[in-house]
Amino acid sequence: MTRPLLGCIADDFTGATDLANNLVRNGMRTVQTIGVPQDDAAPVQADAIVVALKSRTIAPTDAVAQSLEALRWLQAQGVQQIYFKYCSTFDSTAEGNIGPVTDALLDALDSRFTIACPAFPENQRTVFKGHLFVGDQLLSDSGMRNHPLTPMGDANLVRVMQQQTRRKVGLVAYDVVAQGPDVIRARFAALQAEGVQIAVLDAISNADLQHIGPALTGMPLVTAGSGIAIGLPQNWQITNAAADGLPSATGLRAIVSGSCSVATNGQVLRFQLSGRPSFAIDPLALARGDDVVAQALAWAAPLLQDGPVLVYATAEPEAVKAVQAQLGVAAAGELVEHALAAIARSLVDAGVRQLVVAGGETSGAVVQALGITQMVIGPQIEPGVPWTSARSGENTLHLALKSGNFGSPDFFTQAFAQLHE
Ligand SMILES: Nc1ncnc2c1ncn2[C@@H]1O[C@H](COP(=O)(O)OP(=O)(O)OP(=O)(O)O)[C@@H](O)[C@H]1O
Ligand SMILES: O=C(O)[C@@H](O)C(=O)CO
Repeated sequence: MTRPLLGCIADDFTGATDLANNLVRNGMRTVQTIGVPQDDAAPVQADAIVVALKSRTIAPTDAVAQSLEALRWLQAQGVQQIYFKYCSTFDSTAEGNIGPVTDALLDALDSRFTIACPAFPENQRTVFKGHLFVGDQLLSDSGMRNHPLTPMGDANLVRVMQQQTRRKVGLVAYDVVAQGPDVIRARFAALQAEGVQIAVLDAISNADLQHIGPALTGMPLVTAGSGIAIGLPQNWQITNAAADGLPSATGLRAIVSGSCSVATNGQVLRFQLSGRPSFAIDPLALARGDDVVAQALAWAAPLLQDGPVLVYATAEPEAVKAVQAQLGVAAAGELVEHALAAIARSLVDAGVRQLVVAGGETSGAVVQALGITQMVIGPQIEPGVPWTSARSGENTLHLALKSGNFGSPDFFTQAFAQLHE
C-alpha cells in the first residue's frame, strides 16, 4: 500500500491540475480530488494528493474553513507535508485569500515558518528581488492589473503578502537561492531570528526550483504556485517513471470555453481560423431565458462525428464589461458558467469522451456538473495543462482543464493530437 507523502490544497480547479501535472512529471503518483472527499471514501493510493477547492475569490472566512477541512482530511490520510497552491500570478485582494489561508494553516499545523513563491519559469512567471514578472512585464504592468475580481496593482510580493497576513514577511533573494539549499536554509534561520514567519522566495529558472526543493525538507507547510512542486519529489527520492499512464481515449471530442483571458481569446480565434466549427454563447440571450443550451446541442449534434467542436462564451474585455454592466459581474459569471456546465453535460450524454475546458471557474462548474470526484493525471499537453481521466457516472472521460492564461495559440487544435486512442 502506498502512503501519501504530500497533501496539497489548491484554490481552484485548473490550478489543481497544474500542480498535479508538475508532481506527476517529476515522478510522484498523484490523485486529484474534487473538493474534500467524504469520510467513507477509500484511502488514496498515491504519493501525492491534490484537493481541488474553488476558494480563490470567495469570502476569506469561507476559504479558511474549506482549507482547514481539506487539511484535516489530508492529515487523516497520513501526509507528511502540506502544500497550499495558489495562482502563479498571486491572484488575491488586500483581504486575501492567500494570507488568511496561510495564517490559518500555519496555526493549525502549529508551525512558525513557511515560504511564499508563485514562480513558474516554464510559464514565464519569475520572481526577482521579491517582484513577480509575467513574461517581460512586472505583474502590475501585465493584463492582471485589470482582472475583474483580483486586480494585481503591485508586483512587490513582500508588500502584497504583508497586507494580507498578521505575520512578518521577509525575502530570500536571488543571490541566496543561487547558492543552493544549505545557504537557503541558513537564510531561513536568519529570517526566523528576525521574527519573519513567511519568506518570499526569488526564482527565475527550473535550476532555482531544484535548489529550493531540498531546502523545504521537513517544512510542515509550503505555500506556492505549481512551480515549487518541480523541486519537491527529490526530497522523498521518488522517481516513478510510470506516473503518467492513462487509459486509451475513446469517443467524440469537444471544447467548452468560458475563459475571457488574452490567451484563450487567441486560442478561440486560432481554432476558428483553422476552419473548425464553433458556437458562441450570448450571455444576454441566456438572461432573456432563451434555451441556449438546447440550441448549442442541436448545433453540435451533426458535427460531433467530425469533431472537435468548440462552444464558447469567451469574449474580449469590452464585450465582457458591457454584459457585466447589464447583468452584474457575479450574475453574468454564474449564468455563463451554469450554461456551459449544462452544455458540457449534454455533450457527454451525446457521446463526447474527450473534453477540453478553458477557465478555472468554468472548469469548476463543468467538473461539478459532470459529478466527477477524482481525476487521474496523465501526460502534459503544454506547461501547466495535463490530460486527465475521470469517471462521470458510467463513463470514463479524458479531460483537460486549461487555466485561462496558459497554452499556446494552437492549444485547442493540438491538445487532441496528443491523446492515443
Ligand atoms: N461573454 C461573457 N460575458 C461575461 N462573463 C463571461 C463571459 N464569458 C465568460 N464569462 C465568465 O467569466 C468568468 C471567467 O472565469 P474563468 O475562471 O472560467 O476563466 P479565467 O479567469 O480566464 O481562467 P483562470 O481562472 O484559469 O485564469 C466565468 O465566470 C465565466 O462564466
Ligand atoms: O498557477 C497558475 O497560473 C494556474 O495554475 C492557475 O491557478 C490559474 O487559475
